[in-house]
Amino acid sequence: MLHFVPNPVACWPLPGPATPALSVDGLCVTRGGRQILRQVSTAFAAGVVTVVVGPSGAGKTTLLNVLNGLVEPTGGEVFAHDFGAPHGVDSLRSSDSWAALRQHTATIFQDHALIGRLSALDNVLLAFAESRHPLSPFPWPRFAREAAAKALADVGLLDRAFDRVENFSGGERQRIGIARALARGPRLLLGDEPFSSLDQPLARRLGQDLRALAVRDGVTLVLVLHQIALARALADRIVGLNDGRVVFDGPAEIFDAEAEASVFTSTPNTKGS
Ligand SMILES: Nc1ncnc2c1ncn2[C@@H]1O[C@H](COP(=O)(O)OP(=O)(O)OP(=O)(O)O)[C@@H](O)[C@H]1O
Repeated sequence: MLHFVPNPVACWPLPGPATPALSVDGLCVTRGGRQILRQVSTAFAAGVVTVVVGPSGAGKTTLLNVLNGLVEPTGGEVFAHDFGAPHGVDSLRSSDSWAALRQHTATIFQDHALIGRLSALDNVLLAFAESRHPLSPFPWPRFAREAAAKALADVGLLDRAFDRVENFSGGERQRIGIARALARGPRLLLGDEPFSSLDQPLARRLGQDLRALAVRDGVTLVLVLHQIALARALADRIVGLNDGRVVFDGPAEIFDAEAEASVFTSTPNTKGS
């Protein structure tokens, strides 16, 4: 299902000169006889912040989980254009292709996905689990320790690096989850409600930090957000889902009240580019 395309193909209108890093075409996901994603086609560009919005149950998390390989589509295709994999057409449908994409991908999960009895630092270090067995008695490599410490500093928690995660608040845990996602310097960063446990000013500040990182380092950033004001503030591009269909796909500037209503109404009504 995953296709590496050596030359970027502009298959969907993206802001400015952007070309897609990742795109999906006619994506369908069916679970238990129910269609969760219906013919979803869109694209995500490097250095561009795409925010996915929509009512509860619209399929936002499912779309994100297709992009990080956790959910296998029942139909349609996923194309990776810009992850340095020199794959030919023959290898495009292999699990190796997904593994190559995953090497460059990090996800900030809604439930944080942390281990409570481990310290904040050890949780962030799990981002480097392939470089050392988590139960190994030997220290983590220096590059991993430095990257993990920097990521904790970036979210303002370096002074609590050795505290157990079970002693942190929900918002602090969310920041540790963000640090773990950032530690490896991903080229595709996916966030499923990454700021839901944070107060508004902190959500906005961390959101702007992620946005600055995406623009500076050319990271493909895809966020699922419930807070529409925050979505407008952070997004270059908004993808609106309703009942598994794309009902809005366009620049954040044209996501006006009418467009918002079309996404959150029960009768999908396509608008945008
Ligand atoms: N494995 C599954 N089996 C059956 N139904 C599923 C499965 N996973 C998700 N669903 C259903 O698919 C629909 C979309 O789920 P999804 O989590 O993608 O929506 P969402 O837009 O992220 O919702 P929310 O904003 O509430 O998190 C929901 O109705 C959910 O119950």
